[in-house]
Amino acid sequence: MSRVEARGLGVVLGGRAVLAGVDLRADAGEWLAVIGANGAGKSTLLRALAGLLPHSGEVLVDGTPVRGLRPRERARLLAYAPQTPALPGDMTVFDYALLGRTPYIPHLGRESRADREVTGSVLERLDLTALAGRTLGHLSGGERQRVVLARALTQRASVLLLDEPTTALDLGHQQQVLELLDRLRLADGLTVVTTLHDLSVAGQYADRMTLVADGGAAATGTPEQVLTEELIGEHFDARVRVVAGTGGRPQVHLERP
Ligand SMILES: Nc1ncnc2c1ncn2[C@@H]1O[C@H](COP(=O)(O)OP(=O)(O)OP(=O)(O)O)[C@@H](O)[C@H]1O
Repeated sequence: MSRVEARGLGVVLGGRAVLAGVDLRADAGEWLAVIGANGAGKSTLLRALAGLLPHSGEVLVDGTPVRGLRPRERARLLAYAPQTPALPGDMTVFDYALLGRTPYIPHLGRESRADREVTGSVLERLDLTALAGRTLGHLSGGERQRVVLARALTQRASVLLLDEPTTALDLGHQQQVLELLDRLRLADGLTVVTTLHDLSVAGQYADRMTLVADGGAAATGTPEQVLTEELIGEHFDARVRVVAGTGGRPQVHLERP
């Protein structure tokens, strides 16, 4: 169980401050959805949290700055799945997912039977067992996306940072992946931070949401507090109607102007 926090996070890309002074927190076992318009800086925020981008400010896990940790130690705490990773086309699904075990394999050592078992069970949970021997170059977009998620899950980190984990998935697989994440969160206490474009889906699964706009966290709170017609209208430049859905969670519908 781990809490992840950003304090005063700033990122400069191409000479421009994409993020400045961002504060953000996901408590242990919580699901935080990062939302915002195209180009707002959601992916940048996740990559900075994962330690993949130079940044100012601090990222802390359970109060400890991750800056001082070695990459292997950091990888055991934080697993990151990018939106559109470059994948080695000739590597098999199993071997790619097994890469998530790297932080546990001794230097110059080989993976253990336990590492292969973890990998096998993650593939099974993501409906990928039948594809284990296939090479990545021969997969559909949705299959590739589930393989990237599999690699993040085999890492067995306590914090999952997932950039748009469901964009390429059909409805059934979207639900399967989101439900699996929710079960892992509840059963194993994983902390989930994910960007999600579908605001209604984000509102159904997230405990809390952070709306990124103008380089900062423009709003943070429960889905009911963040998914309002006013905030969405202002920050997405969209006209929407928000209604209470299952369990009172907000459903966002586009309205024709
Ligand atoms: N390497 C880079 N150099 C310069 N600018 C960059 C670089 N990478 C991203 N940007 C810019 O930073 C801003 C934030 O990009 P980011 O990918 O984080 O947005 P996002 O909120 O994830 O967008 P989307 O919803 O479209 O995926 C954008 O304006 C983008 O053009």
